Amino acid sequence: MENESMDSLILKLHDVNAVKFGEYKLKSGMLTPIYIDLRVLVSYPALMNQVSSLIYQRVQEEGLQFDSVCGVPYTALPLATIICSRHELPMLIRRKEAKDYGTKRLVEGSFREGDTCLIIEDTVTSGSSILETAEVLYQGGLKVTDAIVLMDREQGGVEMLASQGIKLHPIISMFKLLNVLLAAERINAQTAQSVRKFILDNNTFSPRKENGNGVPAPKKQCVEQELSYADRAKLPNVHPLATKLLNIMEAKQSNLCVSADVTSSEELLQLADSLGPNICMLKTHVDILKDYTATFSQKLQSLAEKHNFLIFEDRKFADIGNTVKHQYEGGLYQISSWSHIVNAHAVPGPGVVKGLSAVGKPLGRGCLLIAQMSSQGSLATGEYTKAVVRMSVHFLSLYYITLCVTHNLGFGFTAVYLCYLSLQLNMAEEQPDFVIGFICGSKISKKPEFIHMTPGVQMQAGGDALGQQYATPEEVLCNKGSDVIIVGRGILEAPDRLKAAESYRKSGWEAYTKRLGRSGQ
Ligand SMILES: O=c1ccn([C@@H]2O[C@H](COP(=O)(O)O)[C@@H](O)[C@H]2O)c(=O)[nH]1
Repeated sequence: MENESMDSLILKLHDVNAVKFGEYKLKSGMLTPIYIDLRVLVSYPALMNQVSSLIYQRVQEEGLQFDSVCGVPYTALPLATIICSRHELPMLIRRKEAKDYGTKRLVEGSFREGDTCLIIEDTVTSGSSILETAEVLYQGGLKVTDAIVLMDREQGGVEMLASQGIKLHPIISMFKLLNVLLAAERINAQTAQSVRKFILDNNTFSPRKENGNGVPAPKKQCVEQELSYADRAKLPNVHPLATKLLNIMEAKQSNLCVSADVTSSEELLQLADSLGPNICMLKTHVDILKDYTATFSQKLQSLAEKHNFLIFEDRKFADIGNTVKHQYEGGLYQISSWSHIVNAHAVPGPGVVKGLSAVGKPLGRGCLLIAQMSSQGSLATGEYTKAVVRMSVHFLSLYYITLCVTHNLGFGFTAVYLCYLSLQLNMAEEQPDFVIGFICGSKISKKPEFIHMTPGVQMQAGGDALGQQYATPEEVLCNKGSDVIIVGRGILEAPDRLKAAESYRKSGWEAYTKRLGRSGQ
């Protein structure tokens, strides 16, 4: 379905009060801040027809094969009836209770043993209603392989039904609904965020902890238990910008940085506005814009404030301190005036950070050192990567000393650090509080103060024709222990960028929660 018509349907559902915000009880007894009440549809025939057409369209798109259709009673019953009547499909009715007279059947309609029945449902939370209907159909000798649902609350229904051999095809997802209502100013950012948090915190599906033979399933390989983003934000010696980023990530449940590699300012601003609610950071290559103006950077800053994300100009500074100072502050782009974060190669030595810091530190900016690259054959590996980490640890140590001295705290610690620096590193002149982390493929420093950001991420591992190499969000965040995924073409080249961004956000957050061991699964 076209994005526009999906958006207009969501707004119509909101108009007729089929989407309610407040405190409601679900079938399971769980209290929810959002309630989808599609029972009201029967009073709006045009909307009823629109929804039915949409469901049938999805059936065709998926190429589903079946002998009959059954709507889950009661709300989906009229939907199934309209579809079956309009397209002359055989329909079955599942009774909630058997009659105590006549045929006493639980499934009404004609069918043969072994026939396949397609289930239609209005809203799914855990998937239990669909499963109940499927179980009644199984008792009658029918098979169920697929189900279609208009509204998926994204609380584990897809996974639960998949574990029972039923593929669920959702049409509208909860996160899509929230994004459309937010963009249309039907709800505010706080409401959207609290509903998102509720949905993510209340996944109803727990896969069996064992395989069919009672043997425990192998544990997914993840890095060791560690601090959450929120806990790391509270550490005493974290750079304020890293604190801000970690807090944004926790609040928006997003570790997604979109790489906005487009060549027109208008398109970039449009991306920032539409994907803003889903991301913690927007990465730019300002020098690929064909029409950069100072107004563009002002508008980008306003959008970063509006949607609460940081801007990262991927400038990859790599010259002597004096030159990078000019490149960062001046020229056409005046990067330091609008970008919260920049990055630098460590090849020139500490001078590059010192030069950048002279400009960025007074403005509260931060810098990521490029310790590894995602491209095939990169030379930033092994000893080079370790040297970059050592350089960053040095900068962090200096920051810690500054904190101790300025707050007149822990003089003993300060002395020990000073000795360590002068003996081991002998670079005590550098500016301290500027390096906030790394561009890397995996976690390369155990210091929780540092942010690890990884480019080369797509839903499927692979690469492009020019040497880019991709790993999945799960691999990067859960197995490799990085903090932020940077995704460019995985989103930019998707037919629906917003939908793609949302699914990267969701995968990224799930991989992170799995790593922390606090997932509902
Ligand atoms: O090692 C690196 C460092 C930076 N990048 C940048 O990230 C994006 C990736 O874009 P995709 O479309 O997702 O491949 C791009 O801006 C690169 O310049 C990187 O890929 N690898």
